[in-house]
Amino acid sequence: MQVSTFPIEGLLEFRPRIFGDDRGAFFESFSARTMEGLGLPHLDWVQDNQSSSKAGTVRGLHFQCPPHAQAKLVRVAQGRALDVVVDLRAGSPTYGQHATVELTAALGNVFFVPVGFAHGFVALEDNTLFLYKCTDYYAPAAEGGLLWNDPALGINWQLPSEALISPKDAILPTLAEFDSPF
Ligand SMILES: Cc1cn([C@H]2C[C@H](O)[C@@H](COP(=O)(O)OP(=O)(O)O[C@H]3O[C@@H](C)C(=O)[C@@H](O)[C@H]3O)O2)c(=O)[nH]c1=O
Repeated sequence: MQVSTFPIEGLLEFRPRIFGDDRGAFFESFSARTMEGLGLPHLDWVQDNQSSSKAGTVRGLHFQCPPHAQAKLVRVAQGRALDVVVDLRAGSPTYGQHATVELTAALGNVFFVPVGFAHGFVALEDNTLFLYKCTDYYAPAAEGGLLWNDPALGINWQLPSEALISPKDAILPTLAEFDSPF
């Protein structure tokens, strides 16, 4: 297991050790013991989600407001995605800054996103299967978001084709229009 940190505090990327043999391959995609061994608190992962996306699909940038805020542990089981997070923690020295990680099925890498970030991704291939764990249940009334292509965020989405985005995501507020709930 390789662990990488980021200039934005609290983000972690895990690269598992993959055991290949004649049958195929095996890796641990989640271990509370490993995460807690790195100093993270014990977290209650209560919901697992899965989405499949065509190449160019952008989902995000999403969060749930307190008291339903969610930490997320995200990965890709088929295909590739560029994962994007924006720091929305009030008072954070990196407020408004973003980080990206390419998640691939081949690497099996996992990205830990704490509470206080907006989260999104773009599918870089057709049939990208995106899996993630969350620390709170879906609470539609608590949903919030940020406009994915707000120029103030300066995100290079590395779009493989024209962006495919939901009507809901196309009208999210920009950072300037936004008051952080965190
Ligand atoms: C997120 C979610 C959606 N749904 C339903 C609501 C809706 O009818 C349908 C599709 O929802 P959405 O369009 O919000 O799905 P999507 O755009 O994939 O939303 C997700 O995006 C990524 C980037 C995240 O970080 C997630 O937290 C989540 O917000 O699924 C649930 O039942 N449970 C859930 O937890």
